[in-house]
Amino acid sequence: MDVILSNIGRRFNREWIFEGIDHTFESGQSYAILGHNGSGKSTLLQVIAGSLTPSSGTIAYMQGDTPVDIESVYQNVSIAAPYLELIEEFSLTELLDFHFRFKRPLDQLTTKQIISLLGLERSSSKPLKYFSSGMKQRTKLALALCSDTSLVLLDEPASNLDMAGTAWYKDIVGQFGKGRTLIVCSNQDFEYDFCDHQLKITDYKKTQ
Ligand SMILES: Nc1ncnc2c1ncn2[C@@H]1O[C@H](COP(=O)(O)OP(=O)(O)OP(=O)(O)O)[C@@H](O)[C@H]1O
Repeated sequence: MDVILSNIGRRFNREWIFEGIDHTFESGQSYAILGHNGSGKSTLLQVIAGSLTPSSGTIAYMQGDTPVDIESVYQNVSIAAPYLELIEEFSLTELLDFHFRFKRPLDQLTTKQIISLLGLERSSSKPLKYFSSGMKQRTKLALALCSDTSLVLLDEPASNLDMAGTAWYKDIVGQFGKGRTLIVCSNQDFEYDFCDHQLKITDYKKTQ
């Protein structure tokens, strides 16, 4: 799916976080949105996801030559982000079964295969509230990358991951991120060094 931003801006109260973003995120390409803490990366990602309305400008979604209706966009988007919570009462198996009632799994992956991909076979019956922060982060990334969506948004994908977890992230993003529109928000280069394009949020700060 292509995402076309035209003169996009967002403010909170009287503070403009960014403005004047003209950018097309093209299908099959990977992008890094870069900027220091508090610069507006997550805000832009939520605008792209369609979960936050822009304060100015327009956003359009296209599948080939066909516009995607804003109400249908969510079916084509998966997102992993620190501020999105997992359902803590569910076990891993229950969470995956629940999630894939709403989104199709990529390549007809089964719950068992995804648990194996996560390397969490021994924790499949454990409630998520007892998962470590790294185990939760792996789970979020697997939910996003293993869903059959054409737009994948990853905010700080390596947060809470140790070296082995980071290697696992690189592996899974290499395996499942291809051929989709992939956008990574980050300020650590090892999280996005494979991306084809970069967009610096600081280029869109209001100058006054
Ligand atoms: N709901 C909100 N109401 C008011 N201000 C907000 C709101 N959400 C974000 N902001 C402000 O917008 C700015 C950008 O925040 P954002 O979380 O997008 O930055 P970020 O680049 O993702 O930061 P980080 O790297 O720390 O995650 C910050 O100044 C933040 O305080």
